[in-house]
Amino acid sequence: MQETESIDEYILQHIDAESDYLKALYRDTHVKLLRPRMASGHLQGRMLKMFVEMIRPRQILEIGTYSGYSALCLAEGLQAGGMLHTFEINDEQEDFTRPWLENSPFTDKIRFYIGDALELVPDLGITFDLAFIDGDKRKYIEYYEMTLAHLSDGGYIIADNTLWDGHVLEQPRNTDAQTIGIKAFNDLLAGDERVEKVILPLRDGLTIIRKK
Ligand SMILES: C[S@@+](CC[C@H](N)C(=O)[O-])C[C@H]1O[C@@H](n2cnc3c(N)ncnc32)[C@H](O)[C@@H]1O
Repeated sequence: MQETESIDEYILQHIDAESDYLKALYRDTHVKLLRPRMASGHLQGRMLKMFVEMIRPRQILEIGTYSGYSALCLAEGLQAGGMLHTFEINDEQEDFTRPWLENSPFTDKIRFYIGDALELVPDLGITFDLAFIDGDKRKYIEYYEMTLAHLSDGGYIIADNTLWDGHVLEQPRNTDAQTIGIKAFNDLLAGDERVEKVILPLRDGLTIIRKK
């Protein structure tokens, strides 16, 4: 464990720093919100930005805004004219998150929606080039099918938490709907010929999916 912590520290000292704004958001998330571990942090945030710079999407979808940390990193990587559409189902989150998004340097590149992405996204009529799936672990298959239907050919999906702290190796209890959901998603993807996929063992597992 000691060794893992040292490597994590080493990595953070040798990659791009997060901005003071993101540092402050991360701190505020931990002070004011329940379940702050849900927020992306320094490493994952820099990686999301890098993915956006590599893929150069015009339209990005995010399912699960929470405090807005990953949204700001995705928006930071967007080229001029690009737009991030980020969805949060919990309306109690709005008072915290909206000011953080609107006071950021990337506010013009972000549309923040309160509501269920599964209901709202199909009505937008937008074709996305990149999607970040980070909502309710029980619904990953539903998010995936909905997103795939609104994704450009050659577009990418990044799904977070797909190793679920190693629980994917276990036989889940009937009541452990989140582990059951993630395992079902991983099993579906493994045999899905519509896409290419790799799993990165970063943080809690990130699956990178490319629509053929
Ligand atoms: C893990 S947190 C997101 C963390 C954030 N993406 C980050 O990396 O900083 C998951 C969020 O998804 C939201 N959520 C769950 N189901 C959703 C849905 N169907 N549509 C939109 N948001 C949803 C939850 O309320 C929660 O705030």
